[in-house]
Amino acid sequence: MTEDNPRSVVSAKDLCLTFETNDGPVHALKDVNLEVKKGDFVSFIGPSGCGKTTFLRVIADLEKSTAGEITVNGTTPENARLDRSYGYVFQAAGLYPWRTIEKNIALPLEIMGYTKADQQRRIERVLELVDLANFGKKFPWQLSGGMQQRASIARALAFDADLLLMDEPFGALDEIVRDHLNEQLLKLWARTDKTICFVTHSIPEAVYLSTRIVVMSPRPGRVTDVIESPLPKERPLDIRESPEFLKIAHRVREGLRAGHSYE
Ligand SMILES: Nc1ncnc2c1ncn2[C@@H]1O[C@H](COP(=O)(O)OP(=O)(O)OP(=O)(O)O)[C@@H](O)[C@H]1O
Repeated sequence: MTEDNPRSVVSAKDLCLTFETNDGPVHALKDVNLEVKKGDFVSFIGPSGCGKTTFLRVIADLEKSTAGEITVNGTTPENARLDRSYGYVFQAAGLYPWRTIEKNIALPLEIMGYTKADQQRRIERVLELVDLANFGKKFPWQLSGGMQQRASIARALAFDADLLLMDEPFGALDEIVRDHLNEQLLKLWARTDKTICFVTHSIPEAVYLSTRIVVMSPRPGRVTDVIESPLPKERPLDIRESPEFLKIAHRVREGLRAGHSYE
């Protein structure tokens, strides 16, 4: 970070979300307190059902909190959504098979009313950013799973939102492809100075990518540990064998173990 006091991008205070279901209330989030600053790369890790996706969805205004406060870019999640403050990347790439990669990326831009020339300029820039410069005319099914995920990241980047919300974007990919995409994502983050909120089940992925790791635990979904990473911004893959890396991974593992029920 170059700024001395980076601005808050997500600020949650005593945030709660309870779903009322036929089986009674489900406390998906309970008393979550968290500050995400501009330029942070924050990973959310925890067992199934601890509220990781729900928290991202509250930020994105796809769910409403039931108590506490949350601001996104200094305003309500609703205003932030209307201002198109974030791009959302899902676990499945979610590309339309009947549209080329270019046309998939263009879709949100068309909806937002960008001119054809502006759309084209943006498409070229984001395809370049995710290393798919020559693949714009291909259809999704002509690309590997990793390339499709990169295309979905390009789509989320196309309208220049400062905040990227990523929900297990590489969960379905094999480990070597995932390593490669992790490396590329870090480079992209360093180049663009985006703020990233990233959900994962993988300890190495969380430690490798993040400036901060948020460990969560279920029933009720809550934050049990927030770990500031001492690792440098520049991270070759073999940093994962360094003592500093292993120390953080150990702390994450201990945190997960403490909150795990082994059901
Ligand atoms: N729309 C809903 N209605 C009722 N309960 C829900 C709803 N959405 C989520 N939940 C519940 O809220 C809790 C948190 O779910 P959430 O999907 O946020 O967990 P998660 O940590 O992302 O899990 P996973 O790692 O499996 O994706 C779970 O118990 C889930 O069943």
